[in-house]
Amino acid sequence: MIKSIAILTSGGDAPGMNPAIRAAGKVALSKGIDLYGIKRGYLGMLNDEIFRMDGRDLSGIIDRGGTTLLTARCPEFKDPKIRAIAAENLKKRGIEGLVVIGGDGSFHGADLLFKEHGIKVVGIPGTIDNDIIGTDYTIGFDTCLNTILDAITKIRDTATSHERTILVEVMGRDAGDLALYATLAGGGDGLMIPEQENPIDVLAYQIAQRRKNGKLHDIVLVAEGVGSAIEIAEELKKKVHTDIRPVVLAHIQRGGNPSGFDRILATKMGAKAVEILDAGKSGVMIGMEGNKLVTHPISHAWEGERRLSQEDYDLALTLSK
Ligand SMILES: Nc1ncnc2c1ncn2[C@@H]1O[C@H](COP(=O)(O)OP(=O)(O)O)[C@@H](O)[C@H]1O
Ligand SMILES: O=P(O)(O)OC[C@H]1O[C@](O)(COP(=O)(O)O)[C@@H](O)[C@@H]1O
Ligand SMILES: [Mg+2]
Repeated sequence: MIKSIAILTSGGDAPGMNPAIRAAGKVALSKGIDLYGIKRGYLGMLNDEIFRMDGRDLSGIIDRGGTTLLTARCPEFKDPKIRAIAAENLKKRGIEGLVVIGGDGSFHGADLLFKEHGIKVVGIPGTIDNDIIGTDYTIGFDTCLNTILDAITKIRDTATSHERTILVEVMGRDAGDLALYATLAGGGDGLMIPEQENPIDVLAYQIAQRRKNGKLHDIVLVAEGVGSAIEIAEELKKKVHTDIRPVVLAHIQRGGNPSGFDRILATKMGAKAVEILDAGKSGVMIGMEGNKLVTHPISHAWEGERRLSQEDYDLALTLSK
């Protein structure tokens, strides 16, 4: 049995981080494990912003977006000397286990803490990007997708009224998941994702064909990994004669109350993380694959091969005509 654990959130915040903190924390307290919170991710670990948590820190947060533990990016954490200082801040309090809720970058940091300093780490995938290998979904992706869909519904009203082409840029770093699934679920009329070639002439042709078929507006999803919708709009203006507007959804996509799906995912993963540590295991990430909780070595998150479904992409293109 593990005596003492800490929880941190790191990298971009994602809706659902709070229910993950809550579930991990409550399970730890129910097992009599000493519970600590670390503020601002690895930055707070380095600056010794570590505090004892109790039930009051965990109540009233299940439906709140963002992260009550605060988050940060801490580039210095790539330096082994900095990691040694941070690890010492855990050790001096007798903290043996660490639950890291974050994305692929945060998992790199966790892997190094485990290998270099023997900290027992478990990674919970929390990022809107859905860019982690070893889980079908990351916490925050579903809520973010729904936020994008709300935006598309509003954008469509004005796009149809003015008979315009609107390029909607969505987040995702190097992953096209948000753009692809927003196209499928939002009835997008065009799609650009980094996993595919995106010749502007093909988009121009598609728009021209749509006009021939009597479609008088277009909503095109552009994943940020492809480039700026503002710049793409300028290029497109040289090729088609429709009235074009770029919309960058930006950080609005990261906010909002977590969806039911994200809360369940976060709750199951949070609880599982503490079960794993309590069973003496570590150096793993949790995933949900085929509706089952799974664990992988933490480096699986970036070492495996990650592919978007070609079938889903083809379907999105077929339906966008
Ligand atoms: N290669 C690495 N080695 C050590 N720590 C890292 C590494 N990559 C990222 N991190 C830590 O994880 C933090 C979050 O990473 P980032 O990529 O910004 O977000 P995310 O975890 O959501 O993918 C970084 O600010 C840094 O502190
Ligand atoms: O909020 P910032 O620092 O501008 O970062 C924006 C980036 O963070 C994200 O929202 C989330 O990425 P991470 O989960 O990797 O931190 C990306 O989609 C986006 O590219
Ligand atoms: Mg990331």
